[in-house]
Order: sequence, then C-alpha cells, then structure tokens
Amino acid sequence: MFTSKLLTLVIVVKPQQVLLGLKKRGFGVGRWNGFGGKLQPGESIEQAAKRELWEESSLTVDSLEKIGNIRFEFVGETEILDVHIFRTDHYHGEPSESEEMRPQWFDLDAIPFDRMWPDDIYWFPLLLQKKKFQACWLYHRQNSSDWFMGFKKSG
Ligand SMILES: CNc1nc2c(ncn2C)c(=O)[nH]1
Repeated sequence: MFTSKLLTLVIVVKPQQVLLGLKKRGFGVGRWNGFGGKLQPGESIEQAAKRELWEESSLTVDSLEKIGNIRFEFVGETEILDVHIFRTDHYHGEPSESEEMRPQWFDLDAIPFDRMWPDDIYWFPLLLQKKKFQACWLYHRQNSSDWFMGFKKSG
C-alpha cells in the first residue's frame, strides 16, 4: 500500500540568476536544491511553501506561482514524495544561511546540476521557461549511486 508525503519546493529566480540552497542535513544532504519541506497541520501547500522559504533562506514573498508537480517513487519503499513546485520572481529580504540550507545565487548558465538531484536537469529548463509541468520519477538505489527513469509531460 502506497502513502504519499506532500512536500513543497520554491525556486526563486532573478533575471539572470536562480537561488539554490546547499542542504546541510537530512534528506538530500549535500545537494543544491530549492527551498521547501513538509506541511504543518492546518497549512495550505502555499502557506507551507512560504513558511519553509522563510525558515530556510530568510526570504519572504508576496506570491508564488505554482508551476509543477513531481511524484517521486523509490523502488522498495512505499512512501511516494508528492512535491509541489513554485516559482517566484518577487521576494523581500536577503538570503541568509539557516541550519538547513546555505543559499547561493547561480547564473542560469552555471546551475550546478552535477551537485543536484539527477531529475532537476530535466525540469529546471521548463521552470525557467515558465512552462508548467508534471512528472513522475522512479528512483532505484543500486550500490552507492542512485539512478532513475522518468516520465514527464509539460503543459
Ligand atoms: C528524489 N528527487 C528529488 N527530490 C526532491 C527534489 N526536491 C525536493 N525533493 C524531495 C528534487 O529536485 N528531486
């Protein structure tokens, strides 16, 4: 029986740069990613996304644009990660390091895909082109490296 865990992910974009955070602990530690996490009781997905962005980067936003949804399944595990992805071009404050994340701006032509989740290289371009997308990724854990196959459709 599969259960799904709702997670949020916020990508902050400037005209020529994207803000990523280096995950300092927990799931995905050592990878650069957007900001996000779980929902708290009574929160909407968007409220959770804003809260997690604030907690992890000290940025606040007036609005978020829902641009994607990716479901991650891991072979042999029964919990599916249901990640709701938001983009924002308007934010307040300056990014600052938290216990969870070390924020850094990256030029759009220097996104560190080799130090991010392997699926990101497939959907970041859609996000940057403001295209909406849905994807499902199946991750296998083989020896020390993860590999995966994925299906995506934009629109
Ligand atoms: C498993 N791949 C993956 N997982 C993520 C991501 N962002 C948040 N979570 C939980 C991602 O980009 N890839």
